[in-house]
Amino acid sequence: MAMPRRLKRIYALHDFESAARRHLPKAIFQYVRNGAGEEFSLRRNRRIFDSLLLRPYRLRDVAQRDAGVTLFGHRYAQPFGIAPTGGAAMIRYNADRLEAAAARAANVPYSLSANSITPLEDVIRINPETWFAAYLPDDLAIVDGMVDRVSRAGYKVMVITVDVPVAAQRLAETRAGYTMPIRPRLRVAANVAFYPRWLFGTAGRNFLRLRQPRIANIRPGNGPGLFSRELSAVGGSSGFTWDHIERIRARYPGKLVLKGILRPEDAARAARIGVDGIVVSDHGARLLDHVITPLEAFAEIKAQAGTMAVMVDGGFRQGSDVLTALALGADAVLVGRPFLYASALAGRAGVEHAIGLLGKDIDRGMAMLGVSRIADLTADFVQRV
Ligand SMILES: Cc1cc2nc3c(=O)[nH]c(=O)nc-3n(C[C@H](O)[C@H](O)[C@H](O)COP(=O)(O)O)c2cc1C
Repeated sequence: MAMPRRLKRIYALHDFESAARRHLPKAIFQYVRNGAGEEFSLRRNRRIFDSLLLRPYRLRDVAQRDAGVTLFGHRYAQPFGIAPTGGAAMIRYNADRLEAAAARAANVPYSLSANSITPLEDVIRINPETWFAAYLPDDLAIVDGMVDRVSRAGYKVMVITVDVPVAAQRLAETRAGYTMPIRPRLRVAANVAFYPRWLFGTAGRNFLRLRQPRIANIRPGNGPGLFSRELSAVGGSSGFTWDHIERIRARYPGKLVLKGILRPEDAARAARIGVDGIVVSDHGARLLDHVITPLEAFAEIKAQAGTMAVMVDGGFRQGSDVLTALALGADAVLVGRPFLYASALAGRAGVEHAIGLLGKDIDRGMAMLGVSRIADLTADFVQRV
């Protein structure tokens, strides 16, 4: 299939952001792009790579290269996956389904966010390897009901996002008029009018098909509608604790992953209670400004992780970023925003293009570093400066 015209000048993951900016209403674009507070951590997630430099070997035979990794018993083609991102179907009609399909075709990990309007039962039919990323409240009946629903649907990996005790404040999206639950505002409507493709192609189609779209995956039964006040509670569950994790561990037969770990003590505790994996993550710097970046926290956490799979995310954009984390001991890297921009720009073809670009950059980087397999990447490849 010929490449859509919109993708012709997209050479790297960074290029998707400026291209998507032209296709999305301001409030929606800022919802994806922005970080918490003054965005100190958002910038630092990128700047951290300034102090981590790669040291290549020369004259090794790198003619055959394999970037594949095994996670939770499945062999993936790439050492990176698509991070869970809530509200994806607001950015592109059917984004949850098309991201799942693109990830399956490329054999990379894909996580469906609980904060989505597509029922989790539909998504796993498209991609049986989908991971489910849950936002759970402290109410035990809801927790048990959700765990059972996720197991029943056939999910083999459940990620619990543990870093959102209260709703975050992000200034750029707030200033641009983004609200959840949706509260129609004149100035937002005036801006949306400049984006008829989004208005009819994404928002319009969602409302036509679903009438009253609901967050489909935060309750065992029907979730709250996008205009409902109950939505303010999404993600924020300040009474959710380790006791809940232990209960979930006992109830969920699949692989359990905690996302949002930034302290070695928490990693050690997760390992002790039988968690299978963690994502060292600052949630893309969307929650707490001035929080430590995942790569700065990484080594200490890895040392306490035992046999758990350790993933990392936040600001990974090019092959060298991913290779750096793998050399420091990560089992895989997750990437968030670029896949949303890619789906906004060109749907499934955009997401496949993004996966392809990052995959090629990793492959090139491996050859340049003198490694044929991901397991060959060791900490001595990284020099801190
Ligand atoms: C628009 C948006 C929505 C997100 N929603 C969720 C979510 O529902 N659950 C979750 O665990 N993380 C969520 N995240 C965080 C991502 O999973 C991931 O940690 C982060 O995007 C990684 O940083 P990056 O975007 O710089 O790659 C979201 C991120 C973005 C940008």
